[in-house]
Amino acid sequence: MSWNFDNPPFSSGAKNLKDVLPHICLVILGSIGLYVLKSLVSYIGVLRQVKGLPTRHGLFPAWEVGLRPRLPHIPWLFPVNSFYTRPEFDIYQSSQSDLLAFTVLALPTRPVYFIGSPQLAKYICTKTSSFGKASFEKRYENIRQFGSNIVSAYDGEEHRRHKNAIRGCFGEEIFEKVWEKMTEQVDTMLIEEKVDEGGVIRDVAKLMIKVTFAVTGEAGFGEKIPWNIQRSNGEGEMPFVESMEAMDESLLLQFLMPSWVLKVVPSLRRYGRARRDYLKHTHKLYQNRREQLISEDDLSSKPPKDILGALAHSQIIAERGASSSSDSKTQIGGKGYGKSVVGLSEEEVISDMCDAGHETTGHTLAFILANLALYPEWQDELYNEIKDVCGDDEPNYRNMNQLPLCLAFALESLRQHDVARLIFKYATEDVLVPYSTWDKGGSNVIQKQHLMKKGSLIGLDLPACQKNPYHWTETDQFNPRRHLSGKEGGGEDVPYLGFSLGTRACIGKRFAEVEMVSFMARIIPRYRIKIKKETEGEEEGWEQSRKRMIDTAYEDLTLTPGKFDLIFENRE
Ligand code: HEM
Repeated sequence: MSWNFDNPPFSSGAKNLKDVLPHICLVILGSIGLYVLKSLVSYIGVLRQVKGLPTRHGLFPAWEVGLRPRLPHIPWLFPVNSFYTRPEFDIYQSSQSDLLAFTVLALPTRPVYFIGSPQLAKYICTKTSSFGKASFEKRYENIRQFGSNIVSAYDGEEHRRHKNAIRGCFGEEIFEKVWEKMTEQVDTMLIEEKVDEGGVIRDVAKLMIKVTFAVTGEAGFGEKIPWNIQRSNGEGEMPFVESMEAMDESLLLQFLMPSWVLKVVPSLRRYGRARRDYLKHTHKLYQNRREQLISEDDLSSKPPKDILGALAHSQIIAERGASSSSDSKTQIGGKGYGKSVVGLSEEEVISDMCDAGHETTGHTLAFILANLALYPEWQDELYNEIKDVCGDDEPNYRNMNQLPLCLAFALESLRQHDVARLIFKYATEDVLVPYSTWDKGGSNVIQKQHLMKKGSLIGLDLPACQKNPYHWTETDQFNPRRHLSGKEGGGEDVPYLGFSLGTRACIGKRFAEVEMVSFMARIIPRYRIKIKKETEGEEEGWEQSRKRMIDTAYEDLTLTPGKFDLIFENRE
């Protein structure tokens, strides 16, 4: 090859580039134009799909729990006030419909619906042929950073594997242990906070998180959690319990931020270390538990009473069953492309252990205590129930099912102050859904139907469903009896959404119920719980106290109670 100096390749390239540049620009602009046109066409399609429903429009999706109360309300950009109000049913009441629609320009391919009807929410949770969990949503993707886990698993095989393994661990033995651990933890709290003989307990919500953290830690990992956790000096490996506590403190960050951010930002480094060391410790704990169980060889004996041990136990049994029956088509854990999968991989077990659920229970306990102080007449009823069942004996797990009013009190507290807030489903096929409208005065309720197209995103607005006045009678009244079974007992036949419903309902529901009833059965016979006024000697009416304890709750990852204290007055 030789150079042609009259027309060197370099200059001919430049000339060619000059020639083709307009074409390249045209292609790029054309593609952008086509994309915009396509988005516009699908956005118009979305507008047509929601025709007839009260609809709000915005540029960005901004309804995520924890994010929405922090965003300013900017109409057409982040119309926050149109999907988040306190009281939560107000947006439905003023729109005169329990089904609302949102269109989002940045999400032009699908409409988004918000549902404030418990009946419709139940329909969506339980009609698995038409609806699924929206595991593709950002919040679930974030949780998946830790590995495949039950909360974010896609419906079908992935979810089934997790659920089968975990459900097997939540037996009566674990619940009995939960009851006992809660009793112990309440006693520890009373002694450590120096209120054993009565006194003031300070910052109730924070204390309740400490209590449930310890119960979940012990029931989950079989590890003793001290009341006061020492902080290490920031060098070397963080001890397990400290890493667990720091993970807990930073749950929202852990779910929202990629791990590198926690390594780079100086003020967040402690949480980055916590994540690294927590995962290291849990892997080690799991491996130790496995080795110990394998060395015992006899797995026919009862499984360990902590969840991690029970998961290791069921995993070994599943693996042994698979290897004795099977062939190269079986794989342990993981995704199992083209293979049948048995049990969970180690990473999946660890990831499941990150979804402990103690924050939801801790916050509900704080609301339970506030309600005990606000409604002393109910406190007396609960006292009588516990005394009728247990006399002077200490309540124990065998009494769990004999204390329906205690459980009902907990459920009513959760109904009034729903901690889980908003969960997402999507339509897997075109489906007609029933909904209700009413006139301005709130009467003349009419049943209607709306066609939800395949792919529609559906937000189940749990607090709105739990307070919907067209389903619950006197919804603002604190009335635990509405959760008792049967109309004679005062029970109401309304779907209860606090733990969601259907195949993706809370697997820890019974766990949480046992924690709450055990807590109440330990506290109520010994103390009268009373309001602690903000400033002693000052007049504070009941409504003011209620506002200070209840209306100061704010939305984070879950509904978080504000700061308030209470008096524990010894009954003797
Ligand atoms: C008062 C306490 C609790 C409340 C209000 C609550 C509420 C909920 C709700 C509403 C869901 C559905 C979430 C969704 O669809 O995205 C859920 C799921 C779940 N909860 Fe709870 N929860 C509580 C306590 C617990 C506890 C104590 C545990 C574990 C020990 C737990 C473990 C789970 C798990 C693993 C799931 C996912 C289930 C699945 O997808 O199959 N929860 N919870």
